Amino acid sequence: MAKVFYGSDADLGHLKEKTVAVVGYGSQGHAQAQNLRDSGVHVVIGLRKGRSWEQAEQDGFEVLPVDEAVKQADVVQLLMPDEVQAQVYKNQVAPHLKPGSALFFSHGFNIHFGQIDPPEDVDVVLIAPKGPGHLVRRVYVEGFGVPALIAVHQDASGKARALGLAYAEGIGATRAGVIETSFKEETETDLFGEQAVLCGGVSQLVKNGFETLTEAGYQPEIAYFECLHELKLIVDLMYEGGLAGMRYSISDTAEYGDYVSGKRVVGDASREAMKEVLREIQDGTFAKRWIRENEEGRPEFNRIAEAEKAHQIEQVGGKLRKTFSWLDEKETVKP
Ligand SMILES: NC(=O)C1=CN([C@@H]2O[C@H](COP(=O)(O)OP(=O)(O)OC[C@H]3O[C@@H](n4cnc5c(N)ncnc54)[C@H](OP(=O)(O)O)[C@@H]3O)[C@@H](O)[C@H]2O)C=CC1
Ligand SMILES: CC[C@](O)(C(C)=O)C(=O)O
Ligand SMILES: [Mg+2]
Ligand SMILES: [Mg+2]
Repeated sequence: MAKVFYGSDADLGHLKEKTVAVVGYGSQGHAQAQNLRDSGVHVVIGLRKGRSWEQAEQDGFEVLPVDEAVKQADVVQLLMPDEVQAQVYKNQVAPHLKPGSALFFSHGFNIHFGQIDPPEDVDVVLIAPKGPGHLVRRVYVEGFGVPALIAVHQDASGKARALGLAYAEGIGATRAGVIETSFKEETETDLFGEQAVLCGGVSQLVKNGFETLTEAGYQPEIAYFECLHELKLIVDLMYEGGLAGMRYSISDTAEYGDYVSGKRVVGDASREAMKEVLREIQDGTFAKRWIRENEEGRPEFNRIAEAEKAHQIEQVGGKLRKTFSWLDEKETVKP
């Protein structure tokens, strides 16, 4: 049975009179920094000059070059993209880490795959929110939290877990539940989830549905609403009540179709492909491929990203969403 921590297990006092340097102010960086600040924690932001620097200053933070932020920090949370962390860590973080301080991650990639090897005199802790950064902020503001995983790779202080739980409390994660894990388990399950299900699997399923309908001559706008827009509404029901909650709200006709057709579409072949994807994550094949892709200037990433942007579902969706007046009033996540 998993060990799950909630607010009563965490003591924000472990961050009292400490400085947290959040390095990176993107999806997770802005969310975690703002949540911590609203929870009463002193936060500085470490960055290079550029778009994020301007944004963080506009949001009222003290922004410093990475090495300066690290020098001030008792806790350094690395929230730059995984593929740049090792280089920045080597040049701007490692030489300035205070003995007795703590190095935090929100994904275990660089520790688990041996790209970062911290000194023995610092705590090394993972607080990995199980949700996109923009939602980590939105859900916190709404009064709840996005769940997270906690792992301790190194406990130099003897208080690494307590410090991690305080941080999880600060970003709102203990309101939803914080599960104890290892860097290995977080890294492998997170990569699997995003590739096979949450991002890769779902995007492909949506596009396959959209293309099947449009190629059969149905209107692309209907295909967009059916296969993409309504997905959010259905997933909301799963989020609130699991599969049963979703099935309670849909018609019996839909529920019967779910039972008899779902497995035909995402069946044994898909399960076998998932196992292969998982094997390549576990044996390091995917990590090597991603590291090499970045070393070579991302030719495959850029080519596929361009093609995806040009897909008909994006063109149709872009036009339809312009008519959603409620989007103007909402703080939305824009690419
Ligand atoms: N996205 C998510 O929701 C989730 C992410 N994570 C993990 O969180 C970490 C951060 O990911 P994410 O929030 O997506 O990252 P983003 O790509 O959204 O943000 C990256 C930030 O790092 C800054 N940055 C990039 N390069 C440098 C550099 N050389 N020096 C200083 N700052 C730099 C960027 O600034 P600039 O504007 O200058 O480029 C930007 O502020 C990763 O480990 C990821 O796996 C974990 C859970 C979910
Ligand atoms: C699902 C993608 C994710 O793992 C996340 C938002 O949790 C990521 O790396 O962005
Ligand atoms: Mg994730
Ligand atoms: Mg991830």
